[in-house]
Amino acid sequence: MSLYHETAAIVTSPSSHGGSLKSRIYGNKDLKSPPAQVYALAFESSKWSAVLKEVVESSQLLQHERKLTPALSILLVHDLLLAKKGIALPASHGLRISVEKHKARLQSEFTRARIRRKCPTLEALKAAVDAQLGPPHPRWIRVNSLKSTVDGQLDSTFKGFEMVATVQEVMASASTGKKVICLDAHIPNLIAASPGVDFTKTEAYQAGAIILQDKASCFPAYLLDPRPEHGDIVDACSAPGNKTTHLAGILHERGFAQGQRILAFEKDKHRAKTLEKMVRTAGSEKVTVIHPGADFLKTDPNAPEFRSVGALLLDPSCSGSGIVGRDDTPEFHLPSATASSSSNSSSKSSSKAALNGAANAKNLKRKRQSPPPQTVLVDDDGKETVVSSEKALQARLEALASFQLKILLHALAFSAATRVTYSTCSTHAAENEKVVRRALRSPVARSGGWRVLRRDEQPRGLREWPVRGDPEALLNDDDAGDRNDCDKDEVITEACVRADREDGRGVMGFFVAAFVRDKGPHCDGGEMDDGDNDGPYVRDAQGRIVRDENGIPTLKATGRKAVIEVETNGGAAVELRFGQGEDENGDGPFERDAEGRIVRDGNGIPRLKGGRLAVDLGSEELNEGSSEGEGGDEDEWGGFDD
Ligand SMILES: C[S@@+](CC[C@H](N)C(=O)[O-])C[C@H]1O[C@@H](n2cnc3c(N)ncnc32)[C@H](O)[C@@H]1O
Repeated sequence: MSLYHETAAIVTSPSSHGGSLKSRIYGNKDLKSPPAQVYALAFESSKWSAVLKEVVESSQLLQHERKLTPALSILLVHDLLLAKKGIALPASHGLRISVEKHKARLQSEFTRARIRRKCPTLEALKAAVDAQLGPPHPRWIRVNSLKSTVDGQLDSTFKGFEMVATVQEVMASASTGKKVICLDAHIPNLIAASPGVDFTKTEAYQAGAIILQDKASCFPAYLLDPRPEHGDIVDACSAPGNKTTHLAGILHERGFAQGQRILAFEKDKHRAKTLEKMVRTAGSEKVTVIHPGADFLKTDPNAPEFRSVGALLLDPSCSGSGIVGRDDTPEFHLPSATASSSSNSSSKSSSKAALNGAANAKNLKRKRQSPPPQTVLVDDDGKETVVSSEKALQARLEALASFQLKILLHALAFSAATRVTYSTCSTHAAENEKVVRRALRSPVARSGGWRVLRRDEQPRGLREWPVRGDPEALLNDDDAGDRNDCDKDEVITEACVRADREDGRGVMGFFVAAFVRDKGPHCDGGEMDDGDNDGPYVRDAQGRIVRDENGIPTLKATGRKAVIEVETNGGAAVELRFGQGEDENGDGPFERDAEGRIVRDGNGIPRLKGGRLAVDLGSEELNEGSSEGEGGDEDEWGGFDD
């Protein structure tokens, strides 16, 4: 079968059968033609098909050439009019002859289609056709600080590129053909270069000095902000390794602490090989311990080997709905085999009319027989799931969200950790803001003293990044529940960082949020864990908190009952039982400064509202008002579904 027949079969098969255009072509083992050639022809012809449909119909090609199918006519006319080398068939081939003999007529109909679109030149028409695809994305290049510097790269790889001030100018260079770059304003060591420039053949790329990584995908490691004092850093879902190597680059610039390592987990053995290769190429193999084929969920957060894990980056599998290039193939418009030259006169009035032109009887019949519309969800790690209804889509998202929540809560259980980032390349709130809030409301987060890293606390670039969480996402959510000042919806929304692939900033769709816990009383009023990592209270042999007949636990540190004793103005101590600390503002019993931080005296003792000092504070449960949920155990949270 010729290139044209094989491509025609692909562009006319329902896109729901087999995923994206790329995966359908590259995954088709029966293809005789080179997949790259089939893909280029399918993509380019689809892009031009609205114009070519007009040309084929106006020239009445299908009426003259009965053996041509509508799909073949578009593919052949595309190559005849637009491909540098014309139709890729021998000159004597019947298909080629059947189209070439109408060349003059086709050419003049093509010119008319261009003029109808008010494009003075072919170049202008090409730009208009490209514009249908949306703004071209820049090439994002992260300079790997383990191997190079931005200055070094400007003098080598980017020599000859013109420096411009904004990403928008870089994107605009697609239509001028100029090679330009700009230094990113938010992420250090990141460069945006003209769309379409291929860096994979450069020495810098092959040596690991530069890494092709979308700007948004650089957010998590930058937001995690790993430091020497964090000890070991876990990358829980690592392959192919963009973020693992980014973590290494950041720590290299800051100086690794003695013995500090990056622990990279990857469940899929095959993908772990790609990770190993990337880590080696980036020059970070000495500081990275790869766990190939290891399921992060099976790790024991309290195991001695993880005692010094201070920060974790979580970038779990997701629906991948934010990835650029997925489902971006333009629709393939088929010409009508019965359209007459005169019946086309109405469609000549606008390109839109051509897009929406009446389908022929064959098309109508096919439509009537076609199965209900389906969507193929292709996870970011390549797994495909066919969903044929809105209900099925919601069910799939809920399953992903359950897995994402489970893995996030697992990370929050690492006893020495004080910082965790959670990210997806999904645009769905179910996988993003909702997972963050469900995590914040979990016993694990509450007993552990976790809260979101507020926008004002984030590294400068992300503090200034304008695209934040979706405020609608948390409205009418079943998980609304109770709240304290650390997880108010407005605070969560502002803390969440989003990237929108269609807003002209040249990034992929992405989401990230960070969780932190501070030393000292938490939002729930609890103290950080002590040396045993099992909280501040005396526990029995089964690990349950020991309480008196009133349900009041005893503090390990003092051996005294964990009550709040407050100094009243009169000097007499007053006892405050658990759950009595909340006030009408719902932000706990302590005085707070303008930034919402708890005000303390010189000894770190928090000040109660009204100016009194809170002494012997040790309540994990100030805001809980009951003895339930003390364990913060995952089993109690339940409902997980991987
Ligand atoms: C979104 S990709 C990670 C991309 C990677 N962080 C990067 O920036 O290059 C998710 C990865 O997590 C892996 N994964 C999923 N569940 C896992 C688990 N329980 N433990 C370890 N890896 C897991 C998948 O195999 C996949 O390679």
